[in-house]
Amino acid sequence: MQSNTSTHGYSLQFLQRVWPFALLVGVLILSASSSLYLLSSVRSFVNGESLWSKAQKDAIYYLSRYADNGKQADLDRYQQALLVPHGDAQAREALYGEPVQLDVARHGIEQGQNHPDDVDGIIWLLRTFRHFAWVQEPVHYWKQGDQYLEQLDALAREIRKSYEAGDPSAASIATWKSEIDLLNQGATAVTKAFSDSLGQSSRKMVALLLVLNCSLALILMVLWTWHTWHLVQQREQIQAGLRTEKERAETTLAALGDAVITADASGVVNFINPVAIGLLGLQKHSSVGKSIKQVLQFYTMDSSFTSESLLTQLMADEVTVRDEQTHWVRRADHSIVPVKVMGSSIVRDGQATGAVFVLHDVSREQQYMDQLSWNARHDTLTGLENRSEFERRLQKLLTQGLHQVKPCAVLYIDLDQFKLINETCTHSAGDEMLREVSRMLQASLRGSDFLARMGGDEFGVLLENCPPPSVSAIAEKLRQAAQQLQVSWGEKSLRTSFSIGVVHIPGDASKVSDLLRMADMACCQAKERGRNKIFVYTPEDGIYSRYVSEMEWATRIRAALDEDRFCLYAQSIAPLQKGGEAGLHFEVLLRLRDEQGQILGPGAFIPAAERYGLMPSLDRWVISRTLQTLAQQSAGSQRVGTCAINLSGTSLDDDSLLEFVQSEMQQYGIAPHTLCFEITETCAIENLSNATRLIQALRSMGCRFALDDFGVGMSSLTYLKQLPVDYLKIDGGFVRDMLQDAGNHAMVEMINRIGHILGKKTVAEFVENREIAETLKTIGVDYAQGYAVARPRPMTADYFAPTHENQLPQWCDALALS
Ligand SMILES: Nc1nc2c(ncn2[C@@H]2O[C@H](COP(=O)(O)OP(=O)(O)OP(=O)(O)O)[C@@H](O)[C@H]2O)c(=O)[nH]1
Repeated sequence: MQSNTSTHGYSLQFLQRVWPFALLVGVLILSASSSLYLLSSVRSFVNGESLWSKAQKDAIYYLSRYADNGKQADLDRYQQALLVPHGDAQAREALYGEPVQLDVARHGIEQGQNHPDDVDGIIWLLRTFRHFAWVQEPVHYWKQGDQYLEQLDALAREIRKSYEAGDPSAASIATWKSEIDLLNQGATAVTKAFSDSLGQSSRKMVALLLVLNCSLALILMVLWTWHTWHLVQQREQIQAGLRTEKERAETTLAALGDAVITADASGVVNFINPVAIGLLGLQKHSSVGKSIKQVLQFYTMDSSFTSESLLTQLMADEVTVRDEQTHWVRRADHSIVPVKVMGSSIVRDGQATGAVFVLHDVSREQQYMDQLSWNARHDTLTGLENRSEFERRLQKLLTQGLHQVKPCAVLYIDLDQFKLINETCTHSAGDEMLREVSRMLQASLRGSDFLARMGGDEFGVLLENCPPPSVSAIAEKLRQAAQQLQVSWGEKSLRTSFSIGVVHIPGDASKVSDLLRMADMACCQAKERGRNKIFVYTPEDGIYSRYVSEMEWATRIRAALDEDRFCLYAQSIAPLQKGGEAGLHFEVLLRLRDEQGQILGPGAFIPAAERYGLMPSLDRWVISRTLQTLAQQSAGSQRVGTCAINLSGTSLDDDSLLEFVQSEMQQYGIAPHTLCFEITETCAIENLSNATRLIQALRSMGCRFALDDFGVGMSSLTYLKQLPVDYLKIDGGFVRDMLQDAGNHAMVEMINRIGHILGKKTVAEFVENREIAETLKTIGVDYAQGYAVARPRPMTADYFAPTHENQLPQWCDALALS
């Protein structure tokens, strides 16, 4: 069907191109044959005229002889001669008379001794051009000539009559002869004129036909030239269009990111784009003309998959072959490249005449996939395997039961105080430390040990076939190596230490999560025991049950928050020095009313809340409830001088805490200067930059800040200058037995002095008797908090009432005034 349509199209195009030439040739043939016919007719007419003229002469001659001798034979010859002009005259009358009598005319012309083949031409000429001067003029002389013949014939009749009547006189004969002479002269002149005119007409005709034919030829030549020029133009345009198309196609193919090779049906390469040249590592243009087998070689296990088989497949029946599989092609330098292959046959007139091969280089994708798969298994910072890979490896060990036949262990390593490096020397320094630690760990372990970064500053080591003494030796080696590790960071030298949790994998262990939890708990124990320690997990330690208990506690804390079973207590603080701030000073303390209504102190639930990330919620609850309680106090209540609220370390990382405190203060209309937030000294140092930022922000609002449990970490003195706090709360551990322990006494004195030097007020905790308070007063401590001053009491409206039992002991006032 398609081929019919295209044949029809081609015929149409052929006709469109050829018809002007056919027309041209037709016109030329018509013109030539018309001219020839006209000339032939003219020639016949001229011939007829000469016959006519000869017959006329003959008639005159024989009449002249007859006039001389009166012989019948001459009269007959005269009459015979006269038949020609008579026939001609008859034909003329039949043609120019009305109606036209063609048969009579034909007969007359034939009688004029014209060849029968010329008859039609003469008739056509006389009739067709009867109005033309070149015909009218000869005809005019012809008619004149006929008039002479009529006169001659009349003379002939007279001569005949005379001879029939007897011999005429010589005078009559002489008269006749002179009459014949006269007629001869007249007829000769007319005949000459007829002949001349006809000759002129025929010459004119020849000239005219020449001009006509030349003009026609010229016109046709011009037309032909124009048409040919037009065709050439069209051809040029088509060729230019084809060239443009070809260039466009080649540019497109060249610009394609994929390699393209085309081959003809016999497998000879006839096009190859630059990407293909680059991909296959070929010489430019060297591949065109080579066989596809030479140019495109697949490197595959499946020997049936070749460029030739692909070509055969495309030539046979399939128009397109798209293979989603990745194949490998061999480059000229024998290296291989992964590609996706697409083949397409080139079809012309329903026949496959070649094929296009498109190769999509998937090395990038392959690399990307490899990278993704690597990333899924590794930690990008250190290049070590990640937690999930560690778990997979441990699971494999448990599944294979290796731990049942050979001693195996897990080490859980956590860097000590790593946050400090981040905060004091930037995150990049932290990163560098992690990389160095990774290198050091790798270098210190045996080749068979498996090391992974578990996340943050935690690393895991899986020791296979490692008896407990070797495990301890390795752990100790690592601990010591960490201590010796020094990482240069600009001017600084960064140092660290490891807390290492060890779990000897028991033979009955089956769960990865249990083992990792045990290792983590062991590591926490190492931290709790002062860091830079190794703690080996044993079931007898009870840390696992503690862990389970903390998990239960986390659930109970969430339930208590939901059921509003937390409550606030307040413990009053007494000024010890003269001129101390007026008003009620107290610290807010959190308590939990358990399911049985029993009030529990923070020691029961805070560790679990810290481990399970519940502290920020508890802090917010405390802030909100405290501010609400303060707002509810009546005008008669005691004036609040300082309300101290504890903040946990995790809240320091809570970016939205500041906003929360602001909105709560606004909601309850609490003056900022009444609030003093307490953070423990260790929390503040561990989160130095966050702590500093939060302290500055809250102080700028008017709130105050206290460092709680101050003095526990002596390194904190270094950072004290950076922390813009208002109060130092001397750790109760120094205060409680300062009367018995001179060292603690000295510590209290020193902290108080340093605090005062730095412009901070001091508060002593754990003041359990009057004597301690008096000693503190002597030392210069500003405030005292403890059972001797006041026990914590529920922070209800009663607490604020100006009642007797709410007053501080009288000795406190006396002491302050002394
Ligand atoms: N530079 C850097 N820091 C990280 C990266 N991942 C986690 N951290 C930080 O590592 C710190 C881990 O802190 P913790 O282990 O909780 O605390 P620590 O300061 O090491 O204190 P202890 O573990 O109690 O001795 C956090 O401050 C994280 O923000 C990391 O890839 N690069």
